[in-house]
Amino acid sequence: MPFDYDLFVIGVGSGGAAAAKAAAQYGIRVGVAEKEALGGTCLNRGCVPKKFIVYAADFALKNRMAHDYGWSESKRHFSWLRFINSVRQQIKSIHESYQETLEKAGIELFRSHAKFVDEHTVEVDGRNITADKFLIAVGAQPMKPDIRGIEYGITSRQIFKLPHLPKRLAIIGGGYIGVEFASMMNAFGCEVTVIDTSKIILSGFDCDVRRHVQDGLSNRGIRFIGNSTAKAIKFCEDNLLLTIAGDSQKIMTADSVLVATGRAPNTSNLGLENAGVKLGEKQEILVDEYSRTTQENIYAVGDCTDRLQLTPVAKAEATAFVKTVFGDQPQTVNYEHVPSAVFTRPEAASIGMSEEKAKEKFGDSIKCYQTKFQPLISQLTIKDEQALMKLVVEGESERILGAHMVGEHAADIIQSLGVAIRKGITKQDLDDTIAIHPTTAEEFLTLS
Ligand SMILES: Cc1cc2nc3c(=O)[nH]c(=O)nc-3n(C[C@H](O)[C@H](O)[C@H](O)COP(=O)(O)OP(=O)(O)OC[C@H]3O[C@@H](n4cnc5c(N)ncnc54)[C@H](O)[C@@H]3O)c2cc1C
Ligand SMILES: NC(=O)c1ccc[n+]([C@@H]2O[C@H](COP(=O)([O-])OP(=O)(O)OC[C@H]3O[C@@H](n4cnc5c(N)ncnc54)[C@H](O)[C@@H]3O)[C@@H](O)[C@H]2O)c1
Repeated sequence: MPFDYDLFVIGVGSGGAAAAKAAAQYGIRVGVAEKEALGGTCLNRGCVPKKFIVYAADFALKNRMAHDYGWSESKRHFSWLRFINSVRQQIKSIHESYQETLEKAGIELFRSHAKFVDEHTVEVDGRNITADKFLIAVGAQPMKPDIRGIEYGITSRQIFKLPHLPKRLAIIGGGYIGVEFASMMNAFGCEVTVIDTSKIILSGFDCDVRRHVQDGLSNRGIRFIGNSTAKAIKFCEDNLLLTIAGDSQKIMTADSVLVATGRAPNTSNLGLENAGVKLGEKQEILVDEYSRTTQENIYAVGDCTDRLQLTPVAKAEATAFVKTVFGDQPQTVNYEHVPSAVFTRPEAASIGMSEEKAKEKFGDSIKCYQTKFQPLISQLTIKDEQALMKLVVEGESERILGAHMVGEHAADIIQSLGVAIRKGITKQDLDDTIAIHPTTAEEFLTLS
């Protein structure tokens, strides 16, 4: 019996949407299922609304500097509700464009939960749909640690829907989400405390970047409690009381607690056992380098495979999957040079190896070049705001293994530099490049 579709995609987030659109261009029949809003985490409760909040918070920070730049004092009031409603409106209009794109591409959309019945069938809205091939792109969801009273904590899903800003915010977890929200909420005037089981925030990043971001955020008034966690959360007379355990042992009070301790693959209630798709220890879908699961006609991309939980990575995996399976051009994703940024103030961004990773791999043949300086913008105003730039190079050729930055425009600078580093440039290539002056980026060309 012929299948209803050549490809059926479960989840219309970053990975699923990219795959469905690319596959439809091969003239095949594509169906998709999405149980929540189109666009997934990134558009609805991740990168996009987060970046709008970063911009909103930047007004507060720039406003504080404005006086030193000759502007008269002005009292401005920030309305969180008015702002977040505008964000919602903008996202709604993007939903419409998603829907139009799917329609134009001839992709059929089912607005419901999909669950495998067998390896060629899913049940969607009480109906069995068959397909030759499936792509699972169901993403991940916030993990909450097993802490007494954890139900009082909100996650990144709820923070975008807060009716008002908390006066005192405690954040459990100093990874990407924890520190980004710490930075934004602090700019809005919230008292923020970050509690992390590591001594320094942002594990996985270069050690100098981690320290520099933590110092920068501390200078802005954010408190960090390292080597510690919350053991219990209790609601008492309109306050939340957190019992802190670890290096620091105390009880602290907050109005809201954001839990940002990682995201777990969204793989329960998918009927994967009916389809022969196996999971790993973290409930991630096991895939090979072509994103094929343990069932040969079923593939998986994005956060549900827990390789690198970033939007451009989910999209790259989706594109590689389509080229491999429908374009007859087998393609894998290179995870070595994936740039990433933490949109704190100061902003951090990295590509390639940290000093620690490079030492592990190349030992004493690596060398680091680093500078800390006061950027021009803060010379008239915040005197202690320093930018950091660091290159990790290897061997006599001084091939660049990694580039790291903390400071204004770090994400954009590292993004551009990343192209060259992926192509294998050396430190000398940077030295030989004529700079644009005056910029922050030019400092990467004169490191010694
Ligand atoms: C607060 C926050 C900020 C972030 N900021 C950034 C950033 O700045 N840059 C960056 O690169 N990444 C960022 N990320 C990570 C990024 O959002 C994810 O890596 C990306 O969205 C993963 O895409 P995906 O397609 O794997 O999953 P998702 O985008 O999560 O999409 C999965 C979709 O599948 C749907 N689904 C799940 N199960 C089913 C089912 N059974 N049937 C039908 N539909 C189903 C879900 O409803 C969802 O829409 C952020 C994440 C968060 C939480
Ligand atoms: N700018 C971006 O690209 C961006 C932004 C947000 C999220 N993301 C993606 O989403 C993923 C999830 O983000 P996240 O911040 O939730 O996870 P994360 O893995 O980045 O950080 C989790 C942090 O929580 C800490 N932690 C874990 N258990 C704890 C506990 N019980 N008590 C105290 N601390 C604890 C860890 O030490 C770690 O520092 C990221 O890894 C990233 O891939 C990316």
